[in-house]
Amino acid sequence: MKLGVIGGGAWGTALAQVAAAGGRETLLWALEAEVVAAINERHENSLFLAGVPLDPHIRATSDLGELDACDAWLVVTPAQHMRSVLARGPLGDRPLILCSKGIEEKSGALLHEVAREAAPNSPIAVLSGPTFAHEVASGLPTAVTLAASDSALGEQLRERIARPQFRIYVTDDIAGAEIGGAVKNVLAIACGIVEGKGLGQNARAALIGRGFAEMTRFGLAFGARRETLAGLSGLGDLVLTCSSTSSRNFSLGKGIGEGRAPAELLSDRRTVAEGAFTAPVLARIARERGIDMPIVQAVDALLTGGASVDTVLNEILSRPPKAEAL
Ligand SMILES: NC(=O)C1=CN([C@@H]2O[C@H](COP(=O)(O)OP(=O)(O)OC[C@H]3O[C@@H](n4cnc5c(N)ncnc54)[C@H](O)[C@@H]3O)[C@@H](O)[C@H]2O)C=CC1
Ligand SMILES: O=C(CO)COP(=O)(O)O
Repeated sequence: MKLGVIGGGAWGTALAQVAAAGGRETLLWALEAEVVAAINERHENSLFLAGVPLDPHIRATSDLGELDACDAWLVVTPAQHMRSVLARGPLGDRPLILCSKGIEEKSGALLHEVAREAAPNSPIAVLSGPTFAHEVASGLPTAVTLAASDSALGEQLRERIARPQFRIYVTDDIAGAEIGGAVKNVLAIACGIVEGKGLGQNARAALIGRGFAEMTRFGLAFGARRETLAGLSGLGDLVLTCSSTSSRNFSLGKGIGEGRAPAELLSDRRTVAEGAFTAPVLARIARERGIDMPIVQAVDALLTGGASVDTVLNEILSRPPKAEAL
């Protein structure tokens, strides 16, 4: 199975590295001409994944039409651009493996719903888990969830993509895999704020625990299964991104906690911190559906409502006591 990768950011490039392992030709579509040139000429993505030597079996292109030669696509654009990029591609009926993490802001759709509308004839799978791109691209081990409603497709993709260092667990819970990855980015911003504000390790762990309760409430309301939310794509990725400045979302939160303005931090960056786009739409859906998500609402208030960290913190800490159950 020849794999194409749509998106030449850090994660698309790392996935191309996995796909090319063992000498398998892999085609990567990138938006930026300089990324295409750097990969083809120097086997490096100096813009988004500098310092990692890439497999020479990866070839980059800026022509989406060339991806017609591939049997399946790993789709790795930022969540808000997935619909428009897919609309420009030669879709056909090839499987799409969605690897981005987010919710479409305008429509409130999960990414498999976006892909289903954009590519009605393509079977859809989702790949998600604790995967900092630079570690995966360097061959360090991790494990991920691959969700496909067609179990034969899930197995076929697992066989094609898995490596000893890239262990794949298969499920049919697409919504569960997507919701974990989308919600954890918002919670990572909150944990970064705790770090930047110097609130301590206890506060961060408490936030991970209560954040996971929010993720679970939201997931269950959308048909996700508890074991998926508690697995690699949910809790696994939540713990990773809430613990390290290697996470762009955590770093964004840290800057906010240190007193910098969210708009200034966001305008400075070339890389994507998906949580900043997911927070408003997630908060909106939670309000509409009556799902209690105080941490997500707090992040949204900071990012889009202009609230101060102290005000938001005060509100969170003065909530009435409640039972620990969901
Ligand atoms: N970096 C990581 O470690 C991981 C990232 N992801 C997810 O993968 C997705 C892509 O993130 P990264 O590869 O990290 O990106 P990145 O932050 O490294 O690079 C930004 C990407 O956005 C693209 N972009 C900017 N404007 C665009 C437009 N108008 N249309 C289409 N694309 C545009 C750029 O071409 C580039 O590929 C995100 O949803 C992210 O949450 C998932 C797992 C790990
Ligand atoms: O999703 C990721 C790791 O699994 C990457 O997290 P950030 O987007 O916060 O860097």
